[in-house]
Amino acid sequence: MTQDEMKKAAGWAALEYVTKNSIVGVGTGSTVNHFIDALATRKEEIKGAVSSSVASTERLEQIGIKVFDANDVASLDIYVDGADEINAQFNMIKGGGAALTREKIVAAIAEKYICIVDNTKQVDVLGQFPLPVEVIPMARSFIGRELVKLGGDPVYREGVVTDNGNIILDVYNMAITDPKAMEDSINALPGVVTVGLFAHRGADVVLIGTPEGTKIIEK
Ligand SMILES: O=C[C@H](O)[C@H](O)[C@H](O)COP(=O)(O)O
Repeated sequence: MTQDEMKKAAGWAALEYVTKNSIVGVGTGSTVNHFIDALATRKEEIKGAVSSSVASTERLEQIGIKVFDANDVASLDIYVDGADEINAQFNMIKGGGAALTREKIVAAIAEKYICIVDNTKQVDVLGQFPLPVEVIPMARSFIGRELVKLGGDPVYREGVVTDNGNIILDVYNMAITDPKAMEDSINALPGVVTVGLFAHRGADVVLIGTPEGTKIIEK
């Protein structure tokens, strides 16, 4: 089974959590794109979606699913999204696709975060994947120096401007043994918009595509 086939299996398995007449929180990335394809088969049953990126909004609208502004909903039953890494405590690194800020917002609105991943995303310790940090452009150098003090090697993500008009620093060589503490430390830096550590708001259910089939793990 290829990695994309495992992503597809996880994405389609998430349909089980979609309820009738609901507004579904939708993340961003290649695994989520499979979920959106699956959601298309249920579009007559749901009210619509709240999206975490321009890219996902365009994909949802292309298949005829109404996209609501996050300000139009007080809560969501579920938020379905992938991850770049996920540990056994359901803490995640996200932001490989530069959508971390809006993803964190929509995830915060949702009751339940359904994480869809292939089995290559599972790690014991977060940090093998470079940690994305969304930064106000004027703070780029200052935040870079502060991230070095925290033990990382920050690299400016050339040519990328987020949907919110900010830049991304990818922090290499971090062994994040205390994700909540690291999330708090980076969030506290003036100029950081979002850090791609989803520890305070981790996943609630993880659907893992594997060569043997899709594994479901719930908190
Ligand atoms: O910014 C993008 C999101 O954090 C994605 O969830 C993450 O990068 C995983 O993407 P993919 O499903 O393409 O591996």
